[in-house]
This record gives sequence, C-alpha cells and structure tokens, in this order.
Amino acid sequence: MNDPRQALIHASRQFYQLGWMAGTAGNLSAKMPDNSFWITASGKQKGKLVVEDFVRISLTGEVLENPSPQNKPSAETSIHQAIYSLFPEANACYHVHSVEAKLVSNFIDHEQLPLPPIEMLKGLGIWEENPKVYMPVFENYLEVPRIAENIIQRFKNTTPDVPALLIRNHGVTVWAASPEAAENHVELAEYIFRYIVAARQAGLNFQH
Ligand SMILES: CSC[C@@H](O)[C@@H](O)C(=O)COP(=O)(O)O
Ligand SMILES: [Zn+2]
Repeated sequence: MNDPRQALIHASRQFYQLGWMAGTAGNLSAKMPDNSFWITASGKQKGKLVVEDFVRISLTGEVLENPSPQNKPSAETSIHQAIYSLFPEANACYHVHSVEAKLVSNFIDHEQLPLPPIEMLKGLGIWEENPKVYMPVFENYLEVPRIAENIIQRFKNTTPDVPALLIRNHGVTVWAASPEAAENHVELAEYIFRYIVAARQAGLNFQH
C-alpha cells in the first residue's frame, strides 16, 4: 500500500457529509509499507482535509513526518497505535462520532453490545445462521491513553467478534486490511447502530 492519504481524505469527506464526522470529530489512519501510519492531525475540519493535514507516526508513537509545523497528531493516536499493535493484519483504523453510536452505547450498562442477527453482519466477517455476537464497549475517559490501555488489556485475552469497538458516549472505532475495507466497516457498523435504534423504537428485542 502506498501513500493512503487520498483514501483517507475521500473517506473523511464522505463521513462528514453523513454527519458522522461533524466539525472536527473523529480521526482516520492508514499504514504505509514500513508499518508507520498516516493519521489525521488533531482538530482539523473533517469535511475539507488536504494532504498536509496528516502526521506520519511510527508504531511506537514517534512523529516521523509532519508536512505542517502547526500539526499535532490526533488526540486519539494512542488508540490507533493500540489497534495496530494488537492486530497486525489491520492496515487502516477509522473512528467516527455518530448520534446512533452514542445512543446504543447507553442501551447497555455492561462491556458488550449484543448485535442483531442481521445479514449485514457478514460484512463484518460473521458467517453464521442466527449469530449471537457482540461488539466490545469501552468506557470513555478524558485521558485517552487510559482508553487505549483498556483496549490492550481486554484484547490481549479475548479476540473481539467483529473488527470494531464502541467507546461509550463517544463513537465507534473499526479496523481492516485496507482503507476501502475500513470504510465499509464504518458504514456497516453505523447501519447496525441505526437498526438497533429503530428496533428499540419498534419494541423489538433481540438480546442474546
Ligand atoms: C469534536 S471533539 C472530538 C475529539 O475530542 C475526539 O474525540 C475526536 O474524535 C477528534 O480528535 P482529534 O484530536 O481531532 O483527532
Ligand atoms: Zn473521538
């Protein structure tokens, strides 16, 4: 994979238009062949990113390349680092803030969101009839490295059912082998969140 910044700019514009990266919300990253990754610089308006709005970081967190002196890496870089260190097959990691993701994270008070047994789960790698799978949920902390540490601790011992996690009252983070696949994963996760909200409004219960 060569410079992924155009793919990140494209995805960011899409997500901004869908209301999932309102203002400066969310952050996107993708790996280079040397295992470094380009990540959105902190506080950039996500509807109009340009190639200078990214910082290249090593897997251990050093800034390797910064096209604009005022750029700082995303405040949530430690979460992307955690994902790349846990899942070597991940080449892209996308984080967005939809209204529905925040709502569904409040439908449960434990660490796992039961996912509805719908066909769309195949897009997240679940090929089972009537699957009983969950999306991991993490608490949100002002101190982002604390969220990253919790992700590392939990996933060191358990493999998540789907390549996605939800941070309560915050948003979803997905990962995938390519930027295109990560874009699909965001769309599928957000579709599932909309379905869960609609199912609840319709009085449908699919708790496993
Ligand atoms: C709109 S504020 C959201 C931020 O606090 C954060 O959660 C976020 O997703 C974007 O942070 P950033 O540092 O721009 O990557
Ligand atoms: Zn965020």
